[in-house]
Amino acid sequence: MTVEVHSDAGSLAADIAARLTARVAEIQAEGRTPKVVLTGGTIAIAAYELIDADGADWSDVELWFGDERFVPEGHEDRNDQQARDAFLDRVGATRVHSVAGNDCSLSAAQAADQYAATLPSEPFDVVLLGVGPDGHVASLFPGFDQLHETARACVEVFDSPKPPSVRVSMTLPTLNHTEAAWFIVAGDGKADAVARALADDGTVDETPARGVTGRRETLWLLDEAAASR
Ligand SMILES: O=C1O[C@H](COP(=O)(O)O)[C@@H](O)[C@H](O)[C@H]1O
Repeated sequence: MTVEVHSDAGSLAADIAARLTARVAEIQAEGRTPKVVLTGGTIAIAAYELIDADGADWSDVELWFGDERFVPEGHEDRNDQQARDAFLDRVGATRVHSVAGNDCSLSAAQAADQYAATLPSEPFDVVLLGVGPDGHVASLFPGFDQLHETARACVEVFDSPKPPSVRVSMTLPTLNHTEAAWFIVAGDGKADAVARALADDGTVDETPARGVTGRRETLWLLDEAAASR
């Protein structure tokens, strides 16, 4: 595991944007199609806005979202819509796998299973993960049963402590099916969660971020405020 600390959120966002673009370009130079899981969240959107459209061929990247808010397609609360607005439309991404909206006549459970059917059998190349102040990743919240789901690749989540209340999330086995896991965290409101996630002891139930590691690389990209504890 590697931890890198940047002076502030702006330089962290710039580093995430450059690092993701470079990794995608590197994989494409090897003749492969990169498989990337995007996250929602404040620092992610700030990073997406800085992504260089010419730094990689974004039309040939398979993209998923670690979680989605179960609201209508195109809604401003959706992680995919925020990513589209921040960079996907601008860079010409076409291979974007999204969770159905709640306007598509599927239940949240059906949307989760339909989304699971889009997942690759090979590992992802990069899974990006924001971390909430409570230590949640994707939509896997402290104490929730979904943290222990092993039979399903994606699950529905009700009563999310953070609105919107209904969500669809990849499960921990799915998030762990990756070569690289990059946690991206900014702000002192996240400092306790980061400290708990990186402590020698603790549980996934208390701090869900403890439950994800990459096969080859687990990288924590922080600003000084998030790293302060
Ligand atoms: O609701 C969510 O929250 C987390 C973190 O968001 P932030 O605004 O506190 O940075 C995010 O990682 C997740 O994808 C999202 O659905």
